[in-house]
Amino acid sequence: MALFMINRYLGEEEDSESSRESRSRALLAKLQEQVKARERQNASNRADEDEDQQQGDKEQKKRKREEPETEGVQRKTKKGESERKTDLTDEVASLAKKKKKQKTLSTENESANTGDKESDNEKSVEITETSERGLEESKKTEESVDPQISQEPKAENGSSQTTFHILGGFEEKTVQKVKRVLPQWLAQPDVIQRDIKNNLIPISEVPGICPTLLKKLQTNGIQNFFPVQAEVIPAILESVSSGLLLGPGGYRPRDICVSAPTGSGKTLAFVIPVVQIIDEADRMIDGMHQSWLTQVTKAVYRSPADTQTSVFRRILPGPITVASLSPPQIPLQKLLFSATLTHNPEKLQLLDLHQPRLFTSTHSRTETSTQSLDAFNFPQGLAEYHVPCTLSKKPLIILHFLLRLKFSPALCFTNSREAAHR
Ligand SMILES: Nc1ncnc2c1ncn2[C@@H]1O[C@H](COP(=O)(O)OP(=O)(O)OP(=O)(O)O)[C@@H](O)[C@H]1O
Repeated sequence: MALFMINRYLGEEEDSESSRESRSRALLAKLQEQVKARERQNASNRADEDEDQQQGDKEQKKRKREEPETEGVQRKTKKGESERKTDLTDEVASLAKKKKKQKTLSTENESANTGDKESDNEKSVEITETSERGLEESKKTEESVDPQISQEPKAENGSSQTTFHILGGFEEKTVQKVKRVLPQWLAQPDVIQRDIKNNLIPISEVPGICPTLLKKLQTNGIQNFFPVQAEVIPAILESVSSGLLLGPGGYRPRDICVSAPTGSGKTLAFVIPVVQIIDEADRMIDGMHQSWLTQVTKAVYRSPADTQTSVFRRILPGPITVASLSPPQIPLQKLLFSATLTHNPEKLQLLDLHQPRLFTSTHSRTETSTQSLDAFNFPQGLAEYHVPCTLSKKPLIILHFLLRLKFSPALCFTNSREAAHR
């Protein structure tokens, strides 16, 4: 009955650590008392046996009979010990868990908490040790303590299974497909005819080209412009019609982008305007030197004899060039020509284009922007051959194309310098 008075687990809800310590000590004391009581009882039993008139063999037989019983009791006690050990370990673990929970809830400062934790650990060790010592004691103690101990871990386990709650808010929502919107200059380009042969334009019909350049083109066998040339050349020349320094209306000229397949004539589309602009600039500089510029420099920079006395003495500058005549803030017009122009706004952003104007033969206005984004147009008249072969046989097959099929001129694309050497 005394063991029931210990109230070993009745005080669990109390927060005081000292009470737990005192409880464990009380338990130990009670257990020790019980051990002593049992020893006393055993001693008195032995005395009674001595007094018994039956001596000799009977006594020995009796003792022998008792021995297996005590062994059995000891075995039972050992069994009980192991069970109780696990139960008590669980109890200690549950106590530690509870302490942790309490600590997280507490609003005390951190330094105080760390101190508490350390002391808690020490006490939990004490409790374990005391309990293990107590395990050596009577079965009664086990029976009285066990029910309370064993219930707690079960409750803990039960609660741990139900601690995961679905909070909700994870229902699948239909994500609206984002409609791709291109900038206006990409979405509404100037469309160039893809068919080159049926859309040749006589060079004389294309405005802006100076007569001397037209003559040069004709003498080089160019009678007609390809569609891309007929569209782009006038656009570039128009942007410099007001002079080299300013675009139409005095504003900075728009940048020009051209997207057309390989072999469509892009090279001449920018070479002809550039040559014409340079030619005009050269002629302008030559004219300046031949007529009035030399007279002005003579008047400004007098002879050394005059300059000694002159207040307006000036130092003769270096040679006059286009760069020295042009102010540094000359507007830059970008001309971008590509067979595979990207429509990726992020990549185009890097080019820092100024109000660009796009000429393209890779898609038309009737196509949606997404249809044409990754479209690749083969150049007109391109014949395709497909020969599956091993890497080692590639050079031989190319040789076969060049010698037997007489492909000339031929352009070979390779993915590395080593492959090009082979
Ligand atoms: N107006 C023209 N009349 C006759 N031939 C032309 C004309 N324009 C270009 N060509 C010829 O067409 C071929 C292809 O032209 P070009 O190399 O300019 O195409 P491209 O679009 O620049 O090709 P790539 O994208 O591979 O650079 C060249 O051999 C060129 O001499």
